[in-house]
Amino acid sequence: MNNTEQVLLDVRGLSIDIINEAGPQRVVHNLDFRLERGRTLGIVGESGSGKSMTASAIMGILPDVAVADGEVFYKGNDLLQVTPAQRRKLSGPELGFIFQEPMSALHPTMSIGEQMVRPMRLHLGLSKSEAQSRAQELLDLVGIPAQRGVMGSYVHQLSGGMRQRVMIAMSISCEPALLLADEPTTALDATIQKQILDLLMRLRDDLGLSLILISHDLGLVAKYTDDVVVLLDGYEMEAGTTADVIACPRSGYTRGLLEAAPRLGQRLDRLPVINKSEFTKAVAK
Ligand SMILES: Nc1ncnc2c1ncn2[C@@H]1O[C@H](COP(=O)(O)OP(=O)(O)OP(=O)(O)O)[C@@H](O)[C@H]1O
Repeated sequence: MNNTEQVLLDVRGLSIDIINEAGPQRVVHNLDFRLERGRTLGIVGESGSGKSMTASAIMGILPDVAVADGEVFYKGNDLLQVTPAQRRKLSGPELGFIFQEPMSALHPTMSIGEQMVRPMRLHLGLSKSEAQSRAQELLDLVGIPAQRGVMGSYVHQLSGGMRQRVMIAMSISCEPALLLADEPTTALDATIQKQILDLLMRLRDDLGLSLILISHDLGLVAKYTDDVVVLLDGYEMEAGTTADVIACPRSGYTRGLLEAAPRLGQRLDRLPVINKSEFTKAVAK
């Protein structure tokens, strides 16, 4: 496989503006990064650095007030240019998404089984009974055996960890090539967080997924990703293999973060204040 075939997602010059009464306000500035097949890319940054906006642009779910510019090539197609119909065909079978808060992504009045069966019937053409047994297989895969009766449950009846496992099972149900997880474990306690991330890594290896992991937790990104993009106020501070960036950060901002976070696992939004404006000025183009 040559290098071009190896690249699954190629983001070039991605900028995002929020349009408000005062005019457009740029919140993401000219990002360039790539995700290679079978690898995990971390997008790390403090709160408000543009991680979710970047994820939303890739997944085609930007809020109405936001406008994206640039190119986001996925298997040769620019995701910023696809029609809504093309996007619907991609969402599920090609692109899976795990949200920070499963409550907002899961339907409140549909059973978990019904919600899981629907996309598999639509995208994979499975019969109802085939989709039902596949749904239970997927729940088994994420550590929810049939005896728990989750297929017949509703989201409000499940714990936070169980909801996130259900989201993961749903996100992989149509066998996407790329899975984007936006702060998938932020709302969970440390033990469950580790279980969920270990599960994601196992699925990545077993199913041959490529993964984007968005987090404000530098320690988590250091531990679970192959490559990393560091964002600050919508600017790309640096990008490279995670091992290189952690061992030898080129950006003073990343160095500051690492020095300020001697214990990996510390959340970036709780770190001491670093003088950020000097770094964003340096990269502003
Ligand atoms: N719906 C919206 N309307 C207007 N501005 C928004 C909206 N969503 C995000 N923003 C702004 O865009 C910028 C980037 O936000 P974004 O949510 O992408 O950051 P983030 O790094 O994901 O932070 P967090 O971890 O807190 O979600 C911020 O300045 C934020 O205030």
